[in-house]
Amino acid sequence: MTQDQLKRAVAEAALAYVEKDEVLGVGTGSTANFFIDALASIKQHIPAAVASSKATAERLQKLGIEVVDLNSVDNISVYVDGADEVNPYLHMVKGGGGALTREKIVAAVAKKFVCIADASKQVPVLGQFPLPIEVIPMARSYVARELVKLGGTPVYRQGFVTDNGNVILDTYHLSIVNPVALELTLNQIVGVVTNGLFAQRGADVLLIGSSDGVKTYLKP
Ligand SMILES: O=C(CO)[C@H](O)[C@H](O)COP(=O)(O)O
Repeated sequence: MTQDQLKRAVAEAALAYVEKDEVLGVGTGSTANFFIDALASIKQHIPAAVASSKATAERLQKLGIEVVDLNSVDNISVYVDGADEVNPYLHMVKGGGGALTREKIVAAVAKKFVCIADASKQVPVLGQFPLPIEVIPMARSYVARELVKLGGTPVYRQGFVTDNGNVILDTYHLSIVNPVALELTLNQIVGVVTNGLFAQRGADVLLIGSSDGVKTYLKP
């Protein structure tokens, strides 16, 4: 099976986690896009969705699903999104598509986080994928120097501006043996808006698309 076929299979499997007549949170990226396309078959049961990016909002709206502002809802039953890496504890690296801040906000509100990914995203230890860090533009050089002090090698994502008007430092070589602690440490650097570690609030359910079918993992 191709990687896209695995993504499509796992996205379709995630439909089983969508709660009828509840507001749904929807992530960003190619796997999330397969999920949005799959939602067409059950859209009559989705009163509204909260999107984690402008791109996702547009795709949902094209399908005829109402997109609402997060401030207008009290809760989100389920949030479905992809990941760049996921470890056995269901901690993730996210933000390859640059939507990490809104993704983390929607994930924080959601009662359940369902991560959908193809098998290439499963890793024993996070950190091969460079960690995306969203930064206020004027703080870019300062934050980069602080990341170097932590052992990282930050690379400015040239020509990319987030939906929030900020920039991204893709950071290589960080030692992510304790994702929860590193997430907190990075949050304390002044000028950092969000880092791509989703460890304090990891996934509750992980669906992995593999050549043997879709496998389900629960948070240990
Ligand atoms: O965090 C993300 C976007 O900010 C995506 O979930 C992540 O990059 C995975 O993307 P894809 O499904 O295209 O591999």
